[in-house]
Amino acid sequence: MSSISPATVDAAVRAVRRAAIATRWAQGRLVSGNTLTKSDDSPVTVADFAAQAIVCNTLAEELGDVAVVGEETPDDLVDRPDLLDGVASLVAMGVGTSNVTATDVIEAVGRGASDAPRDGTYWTLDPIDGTKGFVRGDQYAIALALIEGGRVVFGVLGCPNLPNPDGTRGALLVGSGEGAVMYPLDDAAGGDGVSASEGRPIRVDAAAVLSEARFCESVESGHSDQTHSVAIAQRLGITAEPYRIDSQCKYAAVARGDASIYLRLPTRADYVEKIWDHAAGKFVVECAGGVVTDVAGAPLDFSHGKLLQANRGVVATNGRFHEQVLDAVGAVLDL
Ligand SMILES: Nc1ncnc2c1ncn2[C@@H]1O[C@H](COP(=O)(O)O)[C@@H](OP(=O)(O)O)[C@H]1O
Ligand SMILES: [Mg+2]
Ligand SMILES: [Mg+2]
Ligand SMILES: [Mg+2]
Repeated sequence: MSSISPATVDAAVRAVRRAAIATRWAQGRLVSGNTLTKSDDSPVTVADFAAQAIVCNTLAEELGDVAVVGEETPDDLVDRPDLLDGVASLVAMGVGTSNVTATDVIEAVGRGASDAPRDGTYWTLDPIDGTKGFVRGDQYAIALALIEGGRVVFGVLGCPNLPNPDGTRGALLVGSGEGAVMYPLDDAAGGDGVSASEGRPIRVDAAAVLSEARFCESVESGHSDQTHSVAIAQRLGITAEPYRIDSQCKYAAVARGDASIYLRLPTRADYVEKIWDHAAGKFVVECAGGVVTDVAGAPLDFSHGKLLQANRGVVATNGRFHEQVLDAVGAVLDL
C-alpha cells in the first residue's frame, strides 16, 4: 500500500471539515430555489454544489492540480443565477473569503468533473452523500477518497450530525494504511487541518455472535430493500431493530462500532452503484478492522471508472461473521 503524505492527509481533512461546517450551517436554512431535481430525478441543493467547490478549491490550493471525480457537474448550474448566488455565499463562508463570483463557482465545481481513468490516480468526492437526508434535516456525509490504480488508498468521511456517545454531534473519520482515526468535527483549538486536534483510533465492534449484532441500512426504501433486510436479520437471529440512517454515516457507524453490519440490498436489477457513494466509507471500515463486499461476497471493484460495474449492493460487517451474513443474504435474495 502506498503511504499517504501528511500534507495530503491534512489537505483532505481540511477540505472535508470546511465543507462539513458550511453545509451544516446551510441545513435547515434552505429556501425555495435552493434545490433542484437533476435529470435522473434525484435532488441536489446549493449545499451539494458548495461542498464540491470548497473541497476542490482546498485540494487545489494545497496539493496543486489534482484530478477529482465528483458527483456534481457545473452544467446543472448554468443559467441558474438564483442557485449560483446561494452557492457563492456558502463557498465564501466555507473558505473564509468575501468575494466569490458565479464564474468562480462554475470553475470550482468544474474542478470536480475529471474522468476516472482505469489505472489513474484521482480523488473521488460525494460532496453531500444522502442529499435526501440532508433536506429532511437528518444525516448526511461528505465523502472524499483517493483511488490509485483501481484501489482505494485513503478515505475521509465528514459526518456533521452523527450523534456521539457523549451527547455531542459530528465526527470526522479518516482511514489510512495506518488504521482508522476519528476527530471531532469542531476542533477545540480552532484549526481545521488534521494536526490541530488529537485523533482517537476507532475499531469495529467486538460482537462475536449474531444475536448481539445490530444492522444498519438506508432510510430510503428506494435505495435499499428493507423487506429483504428484515428477512435476513430474522434468519440470522438478530433481534435489535434496524438502525436506519442516511448516507455513508452507515459505514461510519460500522467503523466505530455503533452497528455491526451494513446491508445495502439492490432494489432494481439495473441500478449500478457509484464510486463516490462507497470509496471513502468502505476504506474507513476496512481500516477499522471490518470487511466489505458486495451481496455476492465479491470485493468492491474500483477499477471500472465511475461505476461499481462488477458489483451489486453492499455488505459490510465487523468481520467476525461476514460469511454467515453473506450466506443469509444469498439465501434470501436467491443468489
Ligand atoms: N436505486 C438506488 N439504489 C441504491 N442507491 C441509490 C439509488 N438511487 C440513488 N442511490 C444513491 O443513494 C445515495 C444515498 O444513499 P443512502 O440512501 O444510503 O443515504 C445517493 O447519494 P446522494 O445522496 O449523494 O445522491 C444515490 O447516489
Ligand atoms: Mg446525488
Ligand atoms: Mg451519494
Ligand atoms: Mg451526493
